[in-house]
Amino acid sequence: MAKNTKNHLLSVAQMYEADQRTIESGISGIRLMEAAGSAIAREITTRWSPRKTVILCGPGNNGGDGFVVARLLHNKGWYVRILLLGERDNLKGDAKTNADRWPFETQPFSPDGIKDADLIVDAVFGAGLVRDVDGIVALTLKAAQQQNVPIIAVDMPSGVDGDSGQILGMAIQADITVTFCRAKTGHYLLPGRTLCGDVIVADIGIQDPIIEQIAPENTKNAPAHLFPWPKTEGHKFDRGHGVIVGGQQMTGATRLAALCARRVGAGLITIAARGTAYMVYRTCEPGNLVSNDNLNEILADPRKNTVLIGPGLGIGEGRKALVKDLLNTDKNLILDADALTMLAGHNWQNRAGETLLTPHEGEFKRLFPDITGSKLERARQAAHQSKATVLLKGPDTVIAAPDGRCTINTTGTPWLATAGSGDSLAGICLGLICQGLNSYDGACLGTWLHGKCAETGGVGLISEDISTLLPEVLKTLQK
Ligand SMILES: NC(=O)C1=CN([C@@H]2O[C@H](COP(=O)(O)OP(=O)(O)OC[C@H]3O[C@@H](n4cnc5c(N)ncnc54)[C@H](OP(=O)(O)O)[C@@H]3O)[C@@H](O)[C@H]2O)[C@@H](O)CC1
Ligand SMILES: Nc1ncnc2c1ncn2[C@@H]1O[C@H](COP(=O)(O)OP(=O)(O)O)[C@@H](O)[C@H]1O
Ligand SMILES: [K+]
Repeated sequence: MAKNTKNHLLSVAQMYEADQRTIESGISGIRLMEAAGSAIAREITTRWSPRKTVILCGPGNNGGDGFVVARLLHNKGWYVRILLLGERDNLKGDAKTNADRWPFETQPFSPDGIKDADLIVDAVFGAGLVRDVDGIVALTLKAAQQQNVPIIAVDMPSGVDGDSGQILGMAIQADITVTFCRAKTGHYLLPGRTLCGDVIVADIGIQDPIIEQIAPENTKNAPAHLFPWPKTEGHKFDRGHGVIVGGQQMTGATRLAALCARRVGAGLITIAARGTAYMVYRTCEPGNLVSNDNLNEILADPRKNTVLIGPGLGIGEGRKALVKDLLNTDKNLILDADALTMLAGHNWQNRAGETLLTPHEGEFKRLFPDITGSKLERARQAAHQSKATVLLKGPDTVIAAPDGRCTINTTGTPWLATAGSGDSLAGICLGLICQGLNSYDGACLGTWLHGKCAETGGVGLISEDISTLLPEVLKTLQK
């Protein structure tokens, strides 16, 4: 059966490979470029009425797409001017063919060339951006931005790296970005995601089997189908028994996590607590189980399959030893917050149970100080090194598996940047993993649900709302 590859994200190299394989299969490059230009013209004409349009064409095939757009809009009666970077005589291949089909003059790049534009098409650089944008290109892009009219980016907003989403020198802010075949990772990693505006993925005739052969390792996070619906005949022990090592002072973190774990369907949640915190947990949410037994004794019950440690934990030698002991058990483990901080320099080994690490950027730097690169590549390397699933948090959360798979999450709102939100996420993951999801699926679904709660809650969201919003979000999932 054909695989669903719609949520796969391509790297720039994989996009070139897909183009190449398609051309080898008998669809010419010029046909692909025509399809690309048509898709852009279509997106423009369905959104805007005819108006003075300036198309900024670069020296490569991104510029070639721009020439196609110019011709198609002109044929529909639009007033179109082209500013071309470099000499027309220097264009090559499909870009030259399409420039030859444009019977009018082009003008050189200059800020003045933008002045009467009511709509701008950015066809300067796409996949072929290789160095910082500067000089006359930067000045012209800046003038385009200041014109304050709709900007449509071809493939990528010029200046954004298609793999990392990082800005090379400077980049333009688009209203919409039309890309081809599949989105690239740079469309969803920040700051690229913001600079793209709305991302539209157009079909230009590259067939699904070609994407299957390339087998991209990156996806856009779309895990709703993984939700473990309770079975008709099920009882609570079928739905997993999670354990949270309760914080001594920051008891709120543990309580938030426990509520979220139960809301996503965990059968039972036990909070392991000591000292005065034990009484706090005993007198709060009545659905939590609370134990002050030794952790080893608590975990002796094999039904207690998954442990979350970190939220509200604090730092100390005893707690560090506890974390290390847990790593030596066969329980599924979710390590968050202070538990991660205490593992800086750890010599990671394969574990019997599932392992999920949920660092934010600060914790990640402490845990993996030598790992550099794009957010995606850092998460991937960390997962490889730690032999664990790594959930690297932020507005563009990345989840990486030790086998090289990565997903970029796109749900959520900035209202999630609030104390206790990460604890809630860890709790959601606990609830899912204790029900039998592996750590990668649990992290993908947990992150997606957490973001959906924020979208559903809207403005004014605080972390206490997340567990309350979960039922509303779960109702939207199809069984
Ligand atoms: N069949 C296909 O392949 C299809 C491809 N399609 C389209 O092709 C696009 C990729 O085309 P591409 O490979 O020609 O790269 P592109 O983005 O035009 O840039 C290369 C040029 O820019 C230059 N340059 C780079 N950085 C620079 C800088 N900072 N400052 C100044 N110059 C800079 C670079 O110069 P060089 O490094 O060679 O000196 C080179 O001249 C892709 O995004 C999509 O839109 C679609 O039509 C679908 C079918
Ligand atoms: N600007 C943002 N947009 C969307 N999500 C965000 C943003 N900032 C943070 N988040 C999410 O909010 C959560 C914050 O977690 P964390 O930093 O551990 O906070 P805490 O420990 O205070 O709960 C993470 O899931 C993160 O991905
Ligand atoms: K572009």
